[in-house]
Amino acid sequence: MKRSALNQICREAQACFTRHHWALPPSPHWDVTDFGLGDFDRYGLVLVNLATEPEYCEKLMYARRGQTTPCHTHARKKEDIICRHGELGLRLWPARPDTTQAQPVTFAVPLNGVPLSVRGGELFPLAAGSRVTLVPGVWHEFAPLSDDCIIGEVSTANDDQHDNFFLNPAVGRFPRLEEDEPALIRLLSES
Ligand SMILES: O=C(CO)[C@@H](O)[C@H](O)CO
Repeated sequence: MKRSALNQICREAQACFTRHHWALPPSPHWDVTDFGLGDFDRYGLVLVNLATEPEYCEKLMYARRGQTTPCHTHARKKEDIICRHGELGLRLWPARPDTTQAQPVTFAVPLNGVPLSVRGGELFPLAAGSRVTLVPGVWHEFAPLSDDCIIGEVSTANDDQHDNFFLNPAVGRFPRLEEDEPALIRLLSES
């Protein structure tokens, strides 16, 4: 990713958070990624780590229509994905999507704390205010169904270095940066 693009994305995310009255903490912990695929408009996510404690983590995320967070799972992290503004489309699988165990007709996923039957891989729209609870081992990908989306994440301990398992082996969790203008912010991955 070019530094100029990264600067612009952070301005855009910040403006969207402000429009929707989400105040960021002083010195926000930015984590912007193109998942190493070099096509931020198709595979991109802006994350701000609001709280990173040994026992729990909270993030605020921003994505535009057309931007997918590629299919992945976590071995240890249990997370709630919360739609804070807009509408979020998720696809969920009970096991790795390219295995037969991922193809059962339905499996149960808590929606706002109430178990819901979900078909593996089916588009699952999440309205603003709603949350899904993903236990370790549930594979998931998501993308806004609205022009933009603010997404919350509340989870157990977060370890982005070691606890992200992507289906596509070409995915890298952090972007490669090309310096073409001064940095507006420093990413967590740069510290
Ligand atoms: O877990 C999620 C989204 O499901 C994020 O917190 C990760 O950082 C994505 O890699």
